[in-house]
Amino acid sequence: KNSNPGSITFPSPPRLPLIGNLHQLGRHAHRSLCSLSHCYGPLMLVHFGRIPVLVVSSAEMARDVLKTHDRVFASRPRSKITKKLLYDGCDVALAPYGEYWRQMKSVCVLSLLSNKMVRSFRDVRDEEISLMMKKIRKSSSLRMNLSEILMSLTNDVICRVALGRKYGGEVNFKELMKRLTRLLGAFSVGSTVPCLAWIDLLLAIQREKSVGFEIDRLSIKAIILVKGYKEIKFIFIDVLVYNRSSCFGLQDIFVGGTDTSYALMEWVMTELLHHPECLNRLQEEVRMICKGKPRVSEKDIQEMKYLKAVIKETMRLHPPLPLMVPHESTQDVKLRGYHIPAGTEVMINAWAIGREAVTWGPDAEEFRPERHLDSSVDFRGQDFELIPFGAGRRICPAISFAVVLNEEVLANLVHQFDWRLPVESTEVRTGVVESTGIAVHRMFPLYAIASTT
Ligand code: HEM
Repeated sequence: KNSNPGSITFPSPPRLPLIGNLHQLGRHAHRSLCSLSHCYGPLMLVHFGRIPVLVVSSAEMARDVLKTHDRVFASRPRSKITKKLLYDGCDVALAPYGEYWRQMKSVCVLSLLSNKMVRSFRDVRDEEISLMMKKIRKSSSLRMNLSEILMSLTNDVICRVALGRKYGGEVNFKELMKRLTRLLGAFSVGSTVPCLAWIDLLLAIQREKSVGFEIDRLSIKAIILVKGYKEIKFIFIDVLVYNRSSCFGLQDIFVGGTDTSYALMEWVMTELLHHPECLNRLQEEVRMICKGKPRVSEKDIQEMKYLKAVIKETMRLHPPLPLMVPHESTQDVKLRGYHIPAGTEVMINAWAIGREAVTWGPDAEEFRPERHLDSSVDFRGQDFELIPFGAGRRICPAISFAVVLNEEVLANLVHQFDWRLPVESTEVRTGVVESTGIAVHRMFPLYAIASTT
């Protein structure tokens, strides 16, 4: 344990000069950090370049950070990328803890995300879901890109409630989101090493293989990062000027809202298509409750226990933001006997926590919605074993917004259609590759076949 109050001496994997542990992050940082935590424990210190980052990988430690010391860890680290891309934290999600963040979050909740506002958007959801169902009906019995359909729906709903109208051709939000979240997921590496010359250094190391390990992913990400951000910022400016609105919170709504909600829908359908027995059970429930009705109503959904269990189980295995949004300590604090100085960056691995065998049992890796039917564990920030939306002061303010939309989409999809994977699909056998970026969805689109019942 640490006797020097000025530094942190947590269990920590050995690091390299300059890049620290960056080379160990691989394509999917949440997975690599989870594996490292099996050797170094649920509270370990890694170095992203020169920046020490405390990684939390168990429900117990997450409780310490997000509940016991919630106020201390309620700030966000600043990085060059977020400074340039996201207006130096003048949004909600990346604003440092303080009065500005408090005010902005409450504006965001009152004007868009409260239960009352979520209810008031019912017509928008209904209209957009009806349009989606029409689109699916037109392609029924054919192989369709379900990812694309779900992405468009989420985009359209969010654009309509946040900007007042849909965006068609003039701004390609899909492409924008993909690139922006990829950039944000680049771990702020540009700012973790003293100057950007490190990219050249990494490329040289990669070319020459001079240090006995391979660096592929990070250097590529870093290059995308440097090239991409200007263009994306201009598109944001276009949208903002067009709407004559302030920049506050809009980035959160698009970055935080669209990609996460869409990722969740895509993972739900992926898991159900891989587990036809769960899909059948869900369909039986939905069709029994909505017998004879053309559409599923919000009231019907309240009775759908299995549907809620399916969504919970999907968020346990595939939290759309597996490493949440980084936190930062605002003052010195003692955690489990270790001294943590003010200004320490903290990452909470919600993905690893959702798969902890001590909590979830030996079948923690399996998709089994039934496990939630008799359990009171919920994702609203009280149960630290399931924190896809975070917990404490920085918890996602859009839980109702996201969950209501997801529940309605899912209920309608299985109410009106039978679903299967195309015969040529091999993904059940080979597994699904995850995308890279802050929000993790499928790397390749989900193709499925719908047939009318
Ligand atoms: C399934 C969908 C979603 C998931 C899984 C999700 C997850 C999260 C997570 C993990 C955080 C960080 C919590 C922390 O740092 O402790 C967060 C923050 C945030 N989310 Fe969400 N989110 C979702 C949808 C949305 C939507 C639809 C919006 C807006 C329309 C939104 C707006 C925000 C904002 C503004 C924050 C920052 C809160 C703060 O820093 O105080 N999220 N979300």
